[in-house]
Amino acid sequence: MSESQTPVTVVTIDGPSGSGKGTIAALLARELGWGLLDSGALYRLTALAAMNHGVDFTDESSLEVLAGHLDVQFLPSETGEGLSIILEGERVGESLRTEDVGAMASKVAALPGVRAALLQRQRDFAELPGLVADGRDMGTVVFPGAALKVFLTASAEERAKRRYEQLHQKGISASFDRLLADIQARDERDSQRTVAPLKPADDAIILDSTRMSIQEVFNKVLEQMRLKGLV
Ligand SMILES: Nc1ncnc2c1ncn2[C@@H]1O[C@H](COP(=O)(O)OP(=O)(O)OP(=O)(O)O)[C@@H](O)[C@H]1O
Ligand SMILES: Nc1ccn([C@H]2C[C@H](O)[C@@H](COP(=O)(O)O)O2)c(=O)n1
Repeated sequence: MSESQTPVTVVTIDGPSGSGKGTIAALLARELGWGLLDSGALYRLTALAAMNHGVDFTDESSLEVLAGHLDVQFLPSETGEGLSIILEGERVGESLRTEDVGAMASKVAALPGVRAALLQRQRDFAELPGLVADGRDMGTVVFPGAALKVFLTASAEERAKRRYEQLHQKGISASFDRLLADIQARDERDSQRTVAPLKPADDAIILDSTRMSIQEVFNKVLEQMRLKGLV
């Protein structure tokens, strides 16, 4: 399946779990007034739908059908912050963002049939005036012709620390060691799978944010956009 030929400028931000992709993608989309694709949400929703329908995570053909017919809507939230996600008529809350759902998403995402079923749906997000897309294979598979590709990374320890603080701020207690082990397991599964593994595109710029603030990363990406004449 080929990438859409629409003249839409796409910026991709790929990287491992907790590297800050979602944060930077959302800030950038808001700054530019562009659309936003959180591709991980589609894999997470597929995993949730599989649980709701009692589909086994090894049953690739049923998961492929489920992913291909995912009944999901992304609507502006009532507060104006972020999006409300409606899966099969029910609003999906913070449960979508848990490490457990992330781990399940990582398992279904390793199945080629599921990835193929979600490919066009992701490409359909490319609409004028532009799109910021974050995930694992945005620059390598989904939008190989993207105008700017960023691979955002950070050490596993720093990413576990960020996740720990994120949960702490929400009043959720967690074990740092468990979070670190979960992140390492997810890195391993996402980068070792045979189809669309987590890796930088050949033409991606690599940003290690271990010692960078959110603002510094954001400025760096905008600077790259300026250098390419995209803003
Ligand atoms: N450069 C940074 N410095 C400090 N904290 C950061 C930085 N970037 C992101 N964070 C924080 O780290 C946490 C994880 O960020 P975020 O959810 O954007 O990561 P992600 O790569 O999208 O993760 P996932 O793939 O699991 O969804 C958030 O609390 C975010 O505020
Ligand atoms: N383009 C993508 C996006 C996500 N996945 C898989 C792998 C992740 O572990 C899982 C959850 O993603 P997150 O919400 O944490 O970004 O979904 C993928 O394979 N490809």
